Amino acid sequence: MLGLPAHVTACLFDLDGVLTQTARVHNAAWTETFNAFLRQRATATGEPYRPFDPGPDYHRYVDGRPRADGVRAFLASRGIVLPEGTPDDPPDADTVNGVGNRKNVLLREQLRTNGVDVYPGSVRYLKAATAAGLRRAVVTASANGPAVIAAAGLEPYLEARVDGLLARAEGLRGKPHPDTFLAGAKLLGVAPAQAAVFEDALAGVAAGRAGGFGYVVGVDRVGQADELRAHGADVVVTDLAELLDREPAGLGRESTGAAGRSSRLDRGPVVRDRKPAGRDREAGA
Ligand SMILES: O=P(O)(O)OC[C@H]1O[C@@H](O)[C@H](O)[C@@H](O)[C@@H]1O
Repeated sequence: MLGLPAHVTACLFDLDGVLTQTARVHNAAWTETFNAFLRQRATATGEPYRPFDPGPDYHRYVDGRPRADGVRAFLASRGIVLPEGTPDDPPDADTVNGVGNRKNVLLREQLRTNGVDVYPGSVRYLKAATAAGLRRAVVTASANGPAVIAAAGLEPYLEARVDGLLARAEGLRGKPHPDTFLAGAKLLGVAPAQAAVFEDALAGVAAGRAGGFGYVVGVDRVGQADELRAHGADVVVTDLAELLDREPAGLGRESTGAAGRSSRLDRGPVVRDRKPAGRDREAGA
């Protein structure tokens, strides 16, 4: 059903980059924050200034992860260790949390000024999943998740939400750990094997794989289909609407002329099933 294997009865959607076009807003805020930090540090230490790369640096170290985890992981990649601080550190504190809070000021400004754009194909998919009786939850690392969901008008289609605030309150580890997706499945009352994970982040598809979920859909918004597959996606699409007209997953066929393909990302064959070693896939229904 809806391009998913027959055993899937629930959908766990990531938010930023899957349902809403906010991954790029996060990325821009991180780029500005890290570059200001790195510039200042270069001046102080006399070391060369090497800016944050919104391509590989964002996707490897920051995308999909909780705010503080992203700061820590990126700075570690540059050999920089800051004191942890606490979540209520002021935005000018040179701590992991302070740097994260600087980015949050920029992000909120952007969201306030420009609002939130959805992906029309994702809204179509959400509506179809609702009509088909699939259970639906959103699972995001973002503490701004509730505001983004509300601004996007997606509340009516989502039965449960796991966000950065809940994760912190309950001590859930962020993606690539599977904890938040497992919490989403639990809220919907389904076993992980019955749930499909929809993710655009490398850390997110890895979390889907680590949690033993029934199907992992990689959503490729930036041309990283191979990396999504390598990190755990069973199938990669560039837009969720591609799944709407597909035969049930698990037939092992390739499809190229997918409906609703994003013209921005039109790069030839975009939907490929992957048969992961050691994973038993149903033949569809
Ligand atoms: O800073 P927030 O809003 O809590 O978001 C945490 C993370 O949320 C994820 O959804 C984004 O991919 C990351 O870029 C972001 O850092």
